[in-house]
Amino acid sequence: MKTSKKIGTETRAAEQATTIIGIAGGTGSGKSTFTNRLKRAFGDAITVIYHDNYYKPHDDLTLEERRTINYDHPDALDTDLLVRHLEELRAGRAVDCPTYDFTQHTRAKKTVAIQPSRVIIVEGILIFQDARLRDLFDIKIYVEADADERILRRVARDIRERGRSLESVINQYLTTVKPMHYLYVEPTKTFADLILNSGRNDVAFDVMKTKIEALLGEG
Ligand SMILES: Nc1ncnc2c1ncn2[C@@H]1O[C@H](COP(=O)(O)OP(=O)(O)O)[C@@H](O)[C@H]1O
Ligand SMILES: Nc1ccn([C@@H]2O[C@H](COP(=O)(O)O)[C@@H](O)[C@H]2O)c(=O)n1
Repeated sequence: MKTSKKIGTETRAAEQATTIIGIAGGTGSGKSTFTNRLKRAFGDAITVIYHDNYYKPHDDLTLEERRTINYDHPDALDTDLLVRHLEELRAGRAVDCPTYDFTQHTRAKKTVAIQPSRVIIVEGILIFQDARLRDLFDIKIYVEADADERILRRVARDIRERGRSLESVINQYLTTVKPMHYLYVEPTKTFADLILNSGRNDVAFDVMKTKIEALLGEG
């Protein structure tokens, strides 16, 4: 959207333009739930990138040492690489996206080829914290949920899907997740164009679905 340039009465660049949508919010707020619902609705017509896949690898450390890292500080993520990948995708080139293994606290071996498309969604807790990322986003959405609901969901999800114990989730939440949320995540709500009340909000989903259909020329 930002690259559109008038050529006579036509807006040729706009016809080719890519729209990048950022979806932020605290851990357990429902970002992935909302993002994945849009992905299911549009399939390969849209591209989704998760900032979580850009956590730095730390293969030099033992698993025990990796467990103690502050993963809610912006320095834990290779945001430089994400910025480069978004620029590549916006230029119409595919990228090899890293993948992340939460059970091992490091990158997984495989990478995934991500294809460019007219609409790219980027999801993550800290994506509005980085000015370069903010500048790349045409639409910024923040998913809101009460802290008690977010931690309850996170406990259940991390034990079920990320190989964590109840004790480790509680300890991590109190020592890093909660303080970093109030330092680096919550303040970025101010950058949002839209604030969603829950990732399972049907009205918000319909609004974004209609918007994306229009961007794809399906409206
Ligand atoms: N509104 C909601 N009500 C109940 N559970 C929810 C809601 N939104 C998300 N969840 C659940 O909470 C967990 C965390 O949601 P997720 O979308 O992964 O959050 P995030 O990506 O923001 O960390 C998931 O198991 C999801 O199914
Ligand atoms: N090795 C890691 C890396 C990250 N985390 C946590 O993931 C959270 C962000 O992902 P959400 O899907 O919950 O938004 C973040 O709060 C990190 O604490 C982790 O636990 N282990």
